[in-house]
Amino acid sequence: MDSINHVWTVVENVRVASSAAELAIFTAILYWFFTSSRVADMLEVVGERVGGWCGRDTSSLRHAMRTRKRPHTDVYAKLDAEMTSRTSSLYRIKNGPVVPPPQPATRPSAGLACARCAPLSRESWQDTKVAESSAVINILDIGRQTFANGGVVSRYLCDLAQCFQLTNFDYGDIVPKVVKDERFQNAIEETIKEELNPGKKKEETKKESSYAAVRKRVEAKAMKVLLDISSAMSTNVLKLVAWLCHKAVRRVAGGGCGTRAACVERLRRANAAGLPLVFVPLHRSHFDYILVTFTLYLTGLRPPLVAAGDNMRIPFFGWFLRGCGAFYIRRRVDGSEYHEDSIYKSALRAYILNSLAANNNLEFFIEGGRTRTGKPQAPKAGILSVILEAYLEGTIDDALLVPVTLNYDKLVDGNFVREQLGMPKQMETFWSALRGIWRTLNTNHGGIRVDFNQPISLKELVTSFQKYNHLKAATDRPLTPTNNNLTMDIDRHILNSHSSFYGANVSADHKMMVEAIGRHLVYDAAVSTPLMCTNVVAYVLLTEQRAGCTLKQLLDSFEARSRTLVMEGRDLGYAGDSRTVLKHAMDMLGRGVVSRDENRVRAQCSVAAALELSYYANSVVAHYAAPAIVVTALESILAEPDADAAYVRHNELMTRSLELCGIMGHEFILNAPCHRTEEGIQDALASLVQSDVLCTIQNDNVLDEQRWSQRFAKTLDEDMDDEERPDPTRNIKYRISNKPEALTERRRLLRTLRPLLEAYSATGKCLKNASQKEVVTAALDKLTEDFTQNRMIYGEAVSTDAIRNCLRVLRQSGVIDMYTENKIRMIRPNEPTGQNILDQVQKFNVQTPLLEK
Ligand SMILES: O=P(O)(O)OC[C@H](O)CO
Repeated sequence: MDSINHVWTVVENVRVASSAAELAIFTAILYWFFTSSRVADMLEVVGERVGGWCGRDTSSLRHAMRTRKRPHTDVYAKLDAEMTSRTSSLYRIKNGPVVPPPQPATRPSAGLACARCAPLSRESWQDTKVAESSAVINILDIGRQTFANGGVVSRYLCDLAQCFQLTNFDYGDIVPKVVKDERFQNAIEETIKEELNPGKKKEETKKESSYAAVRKRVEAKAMKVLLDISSAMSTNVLKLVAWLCHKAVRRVAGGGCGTRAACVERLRRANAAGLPLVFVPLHRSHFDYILVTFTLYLTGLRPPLVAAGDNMRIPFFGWFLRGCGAFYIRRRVDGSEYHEDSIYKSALRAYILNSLAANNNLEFFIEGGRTRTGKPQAPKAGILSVILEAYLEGTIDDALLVPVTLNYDKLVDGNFVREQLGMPKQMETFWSALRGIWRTLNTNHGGIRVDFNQPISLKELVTSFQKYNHLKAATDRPLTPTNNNLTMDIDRHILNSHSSFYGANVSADHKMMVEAIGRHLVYDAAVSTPLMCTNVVAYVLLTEQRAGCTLKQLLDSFEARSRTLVMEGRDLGYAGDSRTVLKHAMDMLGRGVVSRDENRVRAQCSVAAALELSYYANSVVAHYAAPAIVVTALESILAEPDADAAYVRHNELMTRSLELCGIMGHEFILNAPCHRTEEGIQDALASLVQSDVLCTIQNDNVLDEQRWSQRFAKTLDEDMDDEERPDPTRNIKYRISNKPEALTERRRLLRTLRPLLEAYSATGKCLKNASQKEVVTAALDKLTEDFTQNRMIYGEAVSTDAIRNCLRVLRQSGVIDMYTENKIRMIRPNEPTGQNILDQVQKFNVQTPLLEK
């Protein structure tokens, strides 16, 4: 223990020294960022006022100098206009009334917990006396409103005053507790034994193999690992960050940073219950780290410790994030050298558990990294598994899981086009971060939304999942009333998922539980994500108006789509005059992505533009995935040689749609794990009937038969096997509408899914005995060539993500094998046996007259 304390003291000294150095750099950068333009603006305003009081002309000296010295080129005119508008906005900010963000007339209830798995949580944390407010508050205005009637100083320095007043939370040091943790100590002991084991001699053990020397070295390594992980959260840093964020976010987000007031109220009440809150955001941007913390802190809630990837541990910014609560986890755990590092695993586990036990809130990004496509991604199991284990072992009584959603009018991190085109990710460095921040601070990114779903009790989720024993529910039976209970069809997704935290002794049930909870959280967050104007405009441009249209047509489509999305229960991150919102959206997307000439608007015809646009559109694509699957299935049925063009049978459409759901299994989370895929598809069918794409045939014979079947089913012995029961839906048919509106709707939904089918189809044609990288490159090349030769019109199909997802599906269905050779992921196609999934992809990617328009 002495040696640990000695190492601890040395490391602590080094840490203090490096923190001091980083603080000095940090102060210098602060000065650089915030003095020049801000102070200049302030002087400008003061100058204008003094000038006004003295009866001088109100035009500023700076402006006069500029006018005299420079010719009136467009660029300077634009700069001057910007300066004027910024100055006047400064006036408005100081003098004008606080204008709340526009509120749409109705909003859906904010991110409620699942009625099936968490009915008690759904009832909880609400204020039953007051109707839930649908207001969105701009967190940047909280200080202004608080100090609106304060003294002169607090009114003019309201940000500073507010940050100064923020609550001081106590964040005790977790490290000493982790050092004493039994599992951590055991991992150290085991590593020492391994190092002393003569059968496993390494270079180091040859040099010094006495027990004391090995112990000292292993303990030093363990302390380094632990300190690398640990956060240095401090309320002083948090207050500084809160102040900085006011300045930075106001500059970056012209549309403000909104959050739903009702969600914050719910969180406050849940927080009062004394259980740890575990925030689970979907990850879009590096900015997410700060925004969630900032929103919580400004609204009076305890900011959480945040699991950050160790790629973010870069000079200065790493320290900055640590001060805001980041603790660092290693990336690429599976298959890497980290996989076997028992000291790291035990240190991280003990760190998380002790943090929860110390009543800290926690935050982790359940998808791991940021989404590259704009769609929600499959959950990662690691940290969730640790939390579940903490509950199952009794370390914590319960935890409240809070799905968090973030959305931006314009993504702060630029775009992911390079990576989608197969280029490697550019790693984060000090300079790249500095460049990124500089670029971000000088760009208007429009509005930002940060929203918190209803807290869900982990205990309730676990109890529900155990009670219904639905983990092993059959997934291949048709949906009937008797098995339409709390059943899950996640089996096929599970067990392929691994985490370094799953030891050999972790049961399949535990893995499935983690996977189910993870998928539920991602699904919940995804469906409650507010859609921004750029999401909707991008979707319209890639589907309904893919061929281009006039501004008026785009406006009509945008308004209609917005209305429909609201009716379908989605929250919109915009409101007000549609014309203004559309213009704003097009400005945010930029002319590099949307071309506007002579009143005609269309998506730019390039792969890069289509990929960037599809990133924004994909939030809406995920919303329409189920009806798009049904319509694509319908088209594939209609394309068959002897197809009936006027009618389609319910069962045939269901079966074909479910086939396609299987193929798209890695693209979308179509339903919560407590619902069967069939239910989602039936709902999608119902929505197509409602929008008159399909009409249920009102045939009395069929209806009679349906009623009879239902009566018959009710009277059957309960023990009767589901398969023996007559399927009440077997005679249901739909008439396929040929009205122009119905055809337009079908075309839109077909275009929603078609780029993915093109990518899958090309991938299937490029399979060969080669490394995964070579296969991906070959597929990208083929897609690019098809696009440039006009054989395929979807630039967004040229996507590494889609190709990789296709390879995953092919591996699961046995079309290819994947193995690792010399640390390289290899692919080996298997001999085709009968009809396989690739034939199915071709069947769905069929040419249809609808798409030729
Ligand atoms: O999206 P990635 O993979 O660059 O990861 C970003 C995360 O913020 C790392 O914690």
